Amino acid sequence: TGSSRPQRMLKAVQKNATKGDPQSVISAIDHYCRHKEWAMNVGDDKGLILDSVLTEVNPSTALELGTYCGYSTVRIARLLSPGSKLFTVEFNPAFAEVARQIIAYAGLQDKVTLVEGSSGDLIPKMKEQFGIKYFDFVFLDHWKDRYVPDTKLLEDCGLLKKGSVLLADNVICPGAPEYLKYVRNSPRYESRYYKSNLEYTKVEDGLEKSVFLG
Ligand SMILES: CCCNc1ncnc2c1ncn2[C@@H]1O[C@H](/C=C/CNC(=O)c2cc(-c3ccc(F)cc3)cc(O)c2O)[C@H](C)[C@H]1O
Ligand SMILES: [Mg+2]
Repeated sequence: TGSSRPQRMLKAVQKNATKGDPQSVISAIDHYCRHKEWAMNVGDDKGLILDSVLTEVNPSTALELGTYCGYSTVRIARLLSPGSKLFTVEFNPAFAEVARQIIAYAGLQDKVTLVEGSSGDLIPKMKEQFGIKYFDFVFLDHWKDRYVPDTKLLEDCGLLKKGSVLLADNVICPGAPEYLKYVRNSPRYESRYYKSNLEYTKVEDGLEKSVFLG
């Protein structure tokens, strides 16, 4: 059987990026997805917003839900301060395997722990299994109908503290209407929408940043 889209994306990284250079990995993926095959990475437009929010929060412990090929994993991990960690959750083994290789190619494997499995199963185990107290930053980019249940799970597991920041991709396209209602109507969050474009297109999309108030 032929290669998959993620495998072709990995090939493009190995061909066009410089080992150990995260920015070149990001550029290689963006170029491939813009000119060869579209893929559902957060992309370069929304990626700049992700970069600026991440830099502002400067998390010690970050969580990503939905690794896919590891594009946003590399974007986040490359900006972490020394000693800070990113946990990323992916339940599809084939995607996890490609992501591991892309993260390693960028030289960021020491900052990233890729946990294979479903967020619903793994979130309740984070404290005991990885000795995590809180997540200062959470990037939500998995199935859009799972944003609300997993946010509630993070709250119930005591993994958010006052000031923790949630950043959700695709709140317009494909859309996460229940999530927007949840964070915008809850007294426990201060929310703000960052308008942008759906990756590699002119279609509107955006990120919702929600600060947990405790
Ligand atoms: C029940 C398990 C939940 N827990 C889970 N636990 C662990 N891993 C999980 C869980 N749920 C999902 N995953 C993994 O995360 C990834 C899933 C990512 C999903 N992303 C989109 O669907 C999307 C679509 C478009 C789009 C826009 C316009 C179009 F025309 C077409 C597509 C754009 C975008 O930026 C998008 O992020 C990965 C594929 C999948 O294996
Ligand atoms: Mg997305």
